Amino acid sequence: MKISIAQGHNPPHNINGITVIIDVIRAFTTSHQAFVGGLDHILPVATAEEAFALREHHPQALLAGEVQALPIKGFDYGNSPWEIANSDVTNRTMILRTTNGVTATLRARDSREVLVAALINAEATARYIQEQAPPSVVLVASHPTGDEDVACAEYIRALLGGDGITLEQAQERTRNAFAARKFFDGSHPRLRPEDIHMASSSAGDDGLVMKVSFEPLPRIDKLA
Ligand SMILES: O=C(O)[C@H](CS(=O)(=O)O)OP(=O)(O)O
Ligand SMILES: [Mg+2]
Repeated sequence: MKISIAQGHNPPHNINGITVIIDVIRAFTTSHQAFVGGLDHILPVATAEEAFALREHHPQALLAGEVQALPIKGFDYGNSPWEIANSDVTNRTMILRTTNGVTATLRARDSREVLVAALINAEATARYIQEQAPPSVVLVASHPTGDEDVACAEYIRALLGGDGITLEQAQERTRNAFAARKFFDGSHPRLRPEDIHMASSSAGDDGLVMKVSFEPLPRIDKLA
């Protein structure tokens, strides 16, 4: 199994392999928390305008996400795992807009299979990849310059038997990441330290694998 790490919003072609889009702060930590809370599925979109337009067709859908990390006016939630953990999303659909993880996911079509991951479900994701035994795995750290997603990629690579780091090292790099700072400086009431606590946590064996499909619309489902 060839394992490579890429970074940014434009995943490389991986037509015969599994591509994992990683977003620790916070998109796929938020997504995982939603599935833990009973969410049915996620519809990722590129812009807030697309989210509002899609809700016309899915009037019961919840809108979640951010622009420049801040909640979007008219959305139900920010891109906040803490807000989701403190809400009832049972059996709902979530339309999600975020800067890095969602953007990269929407551009990852040239792969046999696309997964989304964060530290919270790194072990479950690695276990699934080992079971599928693809010829190649591309781990995409979606933040173009941040360290948190690269650390998660290096941890998953280690879990797959390659070079990498420990969970504790990945957790430390997440807490110390540049993107984490704004959650501790009181810059905005809805940028809470709890989000980073959740982003640097691991569900271990209880993690959920999150898989992307693209037809008829991009959507993220948890694997049973
Ligand atoms: O909402 C977030 O935390 C981030 C924006 S930033 O990297 O913190 O500025 O968006 P995401 O797409 O979840 O990386
Ligand atoms: Mg991020």
